[in-house]
Amino acid sequence: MALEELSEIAAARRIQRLSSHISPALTEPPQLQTEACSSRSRKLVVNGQALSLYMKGKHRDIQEKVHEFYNSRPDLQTPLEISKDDHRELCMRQLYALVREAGIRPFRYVADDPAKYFAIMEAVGGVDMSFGIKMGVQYSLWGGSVINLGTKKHRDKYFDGIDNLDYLGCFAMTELHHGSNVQGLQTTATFDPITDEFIIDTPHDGAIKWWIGNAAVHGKLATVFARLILPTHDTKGVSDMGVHAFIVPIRDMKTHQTLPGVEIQDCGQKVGLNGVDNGALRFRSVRIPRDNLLNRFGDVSRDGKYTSSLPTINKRFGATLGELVGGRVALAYSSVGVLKVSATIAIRYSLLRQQFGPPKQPEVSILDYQSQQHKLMPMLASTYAYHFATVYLVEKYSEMKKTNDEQLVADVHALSAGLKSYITSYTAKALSVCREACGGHGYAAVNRFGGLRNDHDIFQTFEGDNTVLLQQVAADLLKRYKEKFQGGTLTVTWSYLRESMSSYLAQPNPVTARWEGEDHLRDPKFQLDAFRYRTSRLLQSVAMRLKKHSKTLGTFGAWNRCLNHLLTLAESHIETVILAKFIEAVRKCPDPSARAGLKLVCDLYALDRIWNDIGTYRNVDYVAPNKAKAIHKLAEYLSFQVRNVAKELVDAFELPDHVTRAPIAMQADAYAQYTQVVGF
Ligand SMILES: Cc1cc2nc3c(=O)[nH]c(=O)nc-3n(C[C@H](O)[C@H](O)[C@H](O)COP(=O)(O)OP(=O)(O)OC[C@H]3O[C@@H](n4cnc5c(N)ncnc54)[C@H](O)[C@@H]3O)c2cc1C
Repeated sequence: MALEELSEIAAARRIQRLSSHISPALTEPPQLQTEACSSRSRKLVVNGQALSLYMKGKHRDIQEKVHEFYNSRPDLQTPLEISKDDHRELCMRQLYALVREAGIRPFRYVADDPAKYFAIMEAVGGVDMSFGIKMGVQYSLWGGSVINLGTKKHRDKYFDGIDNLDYLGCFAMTELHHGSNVQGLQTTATFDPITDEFIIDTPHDGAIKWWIGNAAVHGKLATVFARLILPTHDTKGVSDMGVHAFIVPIRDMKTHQTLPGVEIQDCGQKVGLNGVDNGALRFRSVRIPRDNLLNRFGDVSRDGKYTSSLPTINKRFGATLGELVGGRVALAYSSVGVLKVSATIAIRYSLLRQQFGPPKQPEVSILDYQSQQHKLMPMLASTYAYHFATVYLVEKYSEMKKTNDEQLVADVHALSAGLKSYITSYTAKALSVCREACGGHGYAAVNRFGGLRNDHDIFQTFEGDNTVLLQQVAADLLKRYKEKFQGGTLTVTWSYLRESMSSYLAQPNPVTARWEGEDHLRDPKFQLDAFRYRTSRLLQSVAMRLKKHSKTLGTFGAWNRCLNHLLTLAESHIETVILAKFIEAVRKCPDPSARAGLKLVCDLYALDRIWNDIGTYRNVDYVAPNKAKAIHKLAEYLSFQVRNVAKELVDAFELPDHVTRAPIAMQADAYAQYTQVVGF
């Protein structure tokens, strides 16, 4: 790249950065921007009602029912200041009320209608995120493990008690020494053929089950993940069959006393989610009947023989963990819900708030500043992008649950890992941006960013650490890449690699690399090609690097040497899938005015991402300097256009004031409501 080309990009970046630091009064007044842009197009009109109708999931009714129920019950609303212990009790009461008073029974949907279950979870999380997670522990984790890893006998015995909350339970996988590395778990379940029981043991303190939701106070039973140890008649005396799941009672059903051999401690105050009672469990020779092995993927007979339809420990382990992807789908979906709330608060307030203005003229709304648009408009576009991506994920997950199709299982596994990590990482950062975008008032707890940020932060870690999950996406891509060259098939989400790989192998076209017209840059084909090109290139190059390094470093060392490259690949792929789904959603939108609004945010999402990674495109001359500049200018202009319809776009999320709850974001008399809250 020529030096002057590089400096042009750097200058553009500098201007972009500087514009957020210099006094707003010195920047170009908003009306000038309007004039500058008016020659390009008229102001877009978005039919908000048609857009919200299109966005509305088929389970919107049950979400409204949840919100209305808790809105009518001040005794079930979480106050701003509450102790850990009171919060835990309140969350428990919130959950009992959902099931026993509002008559909503989420458990039956876990298997039969997952889309409805995820919709309930999002709505419940909107009441209090601790409540959402408490519900998730009970139904997706504890309940899900029983119905997905167990067989009919377990379903018959436990379903009703889990559903009606008589059997409050835990999902006890993580240990003090092992979280992400589940295969390294140390808790043991040794079969005793004389009594026909398993003996559950914590062999050392590193194997204490840690962070277990529902364990500190409310849980009566737990699905405990432990190594299955069988006696053998050889010299070794025992055989380790790998990690399996067992139902272990931890407290007495009637007295709620901790059972003999079980020791429970409280994990204590957390950074957020203090309504969830996370605890630690230690087992000393706790005996459970053989029937308590969740035996869908592996069983032990009365005489101690092991049987399984799956041939290896690795396959059984994969199948066991594969059944747990529902939790990741729930987190990705709920994270978009948090992002919607947060972006809505920040944007509604930014429309209301006025600071500075041209001399002798009224002050302007802070959303008229280019810097504020830069902070919030790509975020609004991303929220729409993630909405459609997670709707797609839920559809695929539901289909997978019905069909058990092998390819779909693999596809959903990688997609849920990728979307969970990509979206939760984005939302975690966005929450800080929103706080800062609302200035001092964003720091008041009542305006919610602090609470949302603290509660949501751990979404990046539980149900699989994001960095670890992205590696699963990269590994999956590499596997498919290898299969492609061996003539294998590619599943729907990955099929683009077939076409783009051949175009990658050709040099970028020097003519199209210079095209800079708005029509071209807003053409979905250009955008998708650019995303796909980047992913294909990353895939091809990392595959070569891994091959090279594995000769000297071995597989593990080579993987680590290329780790950042692999993570970039995974993120690039997920961004590509998100864009493809967004483009499809725009195309399918029946109302022309709503479609135009969606097309605008879709273009902003695509161009903002390309600009963020412009160095990569420039390095290989996929984009010439003039085109890079045009992309930057257009992304800024689109942010400005989105600002003009920002109200309609956030209104289409249909988040009423009793859901957003931040006084600064109320749709009427926000300042008055805010002053009232502090006592005026
Ligand atoms: C509030 C809360 C609730 C929870 N609830 C439950 C529950 O109900 N049941 C349950 O079983 N567990 C639960 N957990 C545990 C949770 O699932 C684990 O914390 C999570 O799986 C991450 O494991 P870890 O904490 O051991 O992190 P680690 O694996 O130790 O990760 C620490 C850091 O190391 C990095 N790292 C680790 N491995 C790699 C690698 N291969 N490559 C690159 N980087 C790596 C990670 O990216 C991370 O930055 C909960 C945790 C919390 C905090």
